[in-house]
Amino acid sequence: MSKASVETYSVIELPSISTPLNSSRRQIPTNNDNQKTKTTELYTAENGSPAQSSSARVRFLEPCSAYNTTPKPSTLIKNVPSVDSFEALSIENINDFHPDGPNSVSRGLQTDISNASVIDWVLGQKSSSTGDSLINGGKYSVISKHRSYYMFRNEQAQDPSTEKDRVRVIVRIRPVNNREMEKNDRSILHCEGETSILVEGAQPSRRFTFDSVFDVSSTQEDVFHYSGIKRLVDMAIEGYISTCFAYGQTGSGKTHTMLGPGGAAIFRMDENYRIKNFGLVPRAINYLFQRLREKAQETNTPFYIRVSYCEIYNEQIRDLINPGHTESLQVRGSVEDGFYVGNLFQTYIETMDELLTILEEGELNRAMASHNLNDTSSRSHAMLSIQIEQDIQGNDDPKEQMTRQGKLVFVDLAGSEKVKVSLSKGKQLTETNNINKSLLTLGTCISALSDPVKRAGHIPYRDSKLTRLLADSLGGHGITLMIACISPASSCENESLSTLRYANRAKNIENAPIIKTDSKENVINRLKREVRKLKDENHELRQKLGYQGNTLPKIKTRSSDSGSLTSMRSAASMDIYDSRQDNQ
Ligand SMILES: Nc1ncnc2c1ncn2[C@@H]1O[C@H](COP(=O)(O)OP(=O)(O)OP(=O)(O)O)[C@@H](O)[C@H]1O
Repeated sequence: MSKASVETYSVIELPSISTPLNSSRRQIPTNNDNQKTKTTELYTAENGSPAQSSSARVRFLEPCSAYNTTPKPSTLIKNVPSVDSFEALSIENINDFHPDGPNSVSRGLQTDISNASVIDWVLGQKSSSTGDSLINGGKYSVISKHRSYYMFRNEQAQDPSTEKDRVRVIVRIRPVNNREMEKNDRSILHCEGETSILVEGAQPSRRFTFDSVFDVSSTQEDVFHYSGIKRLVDMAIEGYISTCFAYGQTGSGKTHTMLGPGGAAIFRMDENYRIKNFGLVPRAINYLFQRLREKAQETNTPFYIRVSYCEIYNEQIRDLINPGHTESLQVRGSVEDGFYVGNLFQTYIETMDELLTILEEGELNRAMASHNLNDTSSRSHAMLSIQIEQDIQGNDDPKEQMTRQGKLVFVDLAGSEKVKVSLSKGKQLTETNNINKSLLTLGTCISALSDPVKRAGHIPYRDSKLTRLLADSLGGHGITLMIACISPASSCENESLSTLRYANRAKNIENAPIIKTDSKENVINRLKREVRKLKDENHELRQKLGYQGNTLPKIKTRSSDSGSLTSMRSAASMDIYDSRQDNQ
């Protein structure tokens, strides 16, 4: 288990604070928003109102799983001020007091923080893997404040330069489908609790443990609430690169889980159906916009959202927003940006509606086919990137203007398939071979990264476009959630076992997340270049179309339930580029 999965929070009551706490350091956001919420709730639940006596204030955090706790709205952590930090002056005899057994540590602490005395403090668990106490004095961060209550996090355990973040892996089992029922397939998967899965097929039984396991009865809402996706969204807002990718055999439920039943078809369903059946991506987008609104209010600084959507089809990268661009795009690499797709169309959007429209259109442009195992099989790996930018003060020099650039990436992988079962031929066979080849490279990278010896050696990211683009998510500087999808049918035993083995290895991959910032000047120069390029492209397109007018159609929003929506986003995108440039 990585250090990051053991989070330390303290709920501390401070007498009135006369001087504001100094802000000197960028914080890593909570590893566990649910735990944060739970702590606060624990605190209020017993007292009904914030406690008044210091002895009543000491609360130990439950060693709860971050992701298995539904976050409930907390009155205490709403509208928290910007994050501050302070240097704890002294912590003495940390091991003197173990009221809750060997994994808990508590001490009374008398110290002075900007004229405020900390009477008591509470801290979380010792790391169950290393046994280290996560409090050793040093740096603490205020992560939440309400009236006189503060919630502190141990900065040391969260140092971005040293902190590792393990890839989180969840498994979703889809129900047995009609095809499998007709073959009298039986279910060979048994969920044991919320994290363990037993495979009892023709091969010797095997048990696997993951961060969460979702059985056939789990709903789309369950997956959204308990998968850990909210943490990824929160981290992306804080400036990290968060990636969620779905992996599994063809027809195992990846697109169902990511988008909803039938993929793009869900956008043509009525609103009630969509609300119930929307998959993780639209739900996460909804959550993202909710959080952005709150954050923008808290920080009084706007966010800018830039979106791109591409697919890797037969080892060629195609733009899903701008399908007219028929040339294959290239993967480029730079020390600053890592691997990225060169010349990929990116568009600024302002509303959730625009983003959902892009998602729908991109999905409609995606390569699909029907084969023996899935009527609506995705024949490509699709990658939706949502770049979240916010202008901030420089870390060292507050006068310096920086832009924080977080990113939220959703990847719906094409499924591996056995040709003799899917009966793919001709064009589909070529697709299958390419899909299997890139997934094999992904598997090789996962295996290497999960092996402590091989990890230090060569990782073959460069062997496929998919692995190059996922390099930051696997063993790089991002934060990653892998959703392994499997069929419970006995006829899929080999494929399900293979998926579970890869997922099991992926659990051991550790990333070293970092916040990405760039100077505002660089961002403006880059934007200028992009605006110039877009203007040229726009001019060229207008000439080709013989278009004389000055106005282009505006984005059509999702005001009706029916039909696919087409839009001309480049015009709106240009407006936003221009206005942002003007503002800056
Ligand atoms: N959890 C689920 N509950 C109900 N139906 C599901 C579930 N998961 C998948 N299905 C259904 O199974 C079928 C195949 O799912 P889906 O298309 O999502 O598979 P996939 O893994 O994306 O396949 P491919 O790799 O071929 O694109 C779809 O009809 C889908 O709606």
